[in-house]
Amino acid sequence: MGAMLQRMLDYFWTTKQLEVVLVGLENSGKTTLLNVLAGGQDMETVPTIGLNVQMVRRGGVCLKCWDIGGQAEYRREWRRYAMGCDVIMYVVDSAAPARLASAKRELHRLLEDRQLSSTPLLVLANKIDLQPHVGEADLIKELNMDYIMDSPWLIIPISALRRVNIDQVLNWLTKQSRERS
Ligand SMILES: Nc1nc2c(ncn2[C@@H]2O[C@H](COP(=O)(O)OP(=O)(O)OP(=O)(O)O)[C@@H](O)[C@H]2O)c(=O)[nH]1
Ligand SMILES: [Mg+2]
Repeated sequence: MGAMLQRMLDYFWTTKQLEVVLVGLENSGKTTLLNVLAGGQDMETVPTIGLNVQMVRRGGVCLKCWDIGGQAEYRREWRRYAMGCDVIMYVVDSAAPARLASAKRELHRLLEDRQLSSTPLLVLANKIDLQPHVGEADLIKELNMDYIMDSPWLIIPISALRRVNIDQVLNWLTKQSRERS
């Protein structure tokens, strides 16, 4: 068998799929981020109705991403999808400080579920290309992150639209994927 083919087979057999749920308030940038992670071209998004699922294979990780609508009527569904996932990505619009109280409430409501309280959590402080935006230290306070005791969490400031710090997001996902396999 050709070495190339062997490598491809090894890759498919050994790469575990990581299931990722993308949640956060509407307009925070979840679908935009997913398009960027998937290596897509710039595209305009529309508010997600229900959900959107996409497979992403990049840099040695294979992700199955569940992108759930953030409008109020979909939020009660977050938990159901998060339950089956290996990691939670919580997207926040860091340029909309007036929405942070709701973002905090919904995040903590989600994590109340004991089954989710140890799932690794990546908070993405999106839209840092806009000024002003809330910095990381203030976000930790505004979202009450210090109250999250069980889940390992991390905040990464990003701009999905301008593709800032997306490599850090992929690195974190790759690390989670290795720890699970
Ligand atoms: N300036 C700026 N705008 C962004 C960024 N990311 C997303 N947006 C814009 O924010 C708006 C909402 O983005 P979406 O990705 O549709 O938001 P969503 O979280 O999927 O929203 P729902 O599907 O309704 O939950 C769009 O107009 C995006 O172009 C960013 O990093 N910077
Ligand atoms: Mg969306």
